[in-house]
Amino acid sequence: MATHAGGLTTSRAVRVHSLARGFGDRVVLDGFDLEIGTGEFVALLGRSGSGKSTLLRALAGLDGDVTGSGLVDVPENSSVVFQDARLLPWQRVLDNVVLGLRGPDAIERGRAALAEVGLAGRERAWPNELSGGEQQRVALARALVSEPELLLADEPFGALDALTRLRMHALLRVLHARHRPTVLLVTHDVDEAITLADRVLLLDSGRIAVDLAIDLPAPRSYRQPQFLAYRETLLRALGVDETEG
Ligand SMILES: Nc1ncnc2c1ncn2[C@@H]1O[C@H](COP(=O)(O)OP(=O)(O)OP(=O)(O)O)[C@@H](O)[C@H]1O
Repeated sequence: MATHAGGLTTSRAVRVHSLARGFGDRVVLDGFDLEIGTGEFVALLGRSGSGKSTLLRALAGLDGDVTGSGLVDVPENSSVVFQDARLLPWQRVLDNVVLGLRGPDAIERGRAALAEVGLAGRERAWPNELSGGEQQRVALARALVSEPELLLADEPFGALDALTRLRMHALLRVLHARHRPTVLLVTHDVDEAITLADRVLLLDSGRIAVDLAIDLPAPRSYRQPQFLAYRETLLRALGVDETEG
């Protein structure tokens, strides 16, 4: 049960304690701890190979054959979205969304979820009749139709063009404000992290090297001086020098 103290949510949606993950001799995570509050929107940055996807898969219970130990406590009702929409090509859009949903109102809920992501009227389309961005909207509708307590997203906008990505940012912010799922978003994009998240984590050498609360009024924009300050902090921690040509 969520408890509130002075306006702060003190309940935890995610608790990871002393997590270890590796592939053969390669240790990716060791003694890793993380807590995420209920309803919090967390972005996870890190260099390529730093272990972001490994962590996300551990939370999603999709570890496969990695070796590991430790405590992973997440809500049972969790959804995952990936960089590719992973729709079933032989199922129409609405059927993709309601797949796995039970109850007499499944179709109705599927239609509502599609309307929320801006795809009302496309229920009977086949996935290959949709653009990449539209397919990713379907993936979001499928993830959110079960009203998950936790949404895990691994580079969900990584394959989209810049304009579509901005539209998806706006959509995800609206959906988060409306449904308040806890979100862990893995991204390479520092601006995406600052635009969307309440809190940005930077994973480096198997530990959280930066844990940055983002306190910016909406609409967030790189025109805000504080936005640029956050960007500089994160880029520096990632070892990127913006003055290099
Ligand atoms: N199936 C696998 N077998 C062996 N090593 C793996 C496997 N999957 C990942 N690794 C290694 O584990 C480390 C972490 O990988 P992971 O995919 O979690 O990183 P990442 O931060 O998500 O990277 P990227 O940003 O490039 O997606 C990397 O060194 C990678 O080479």
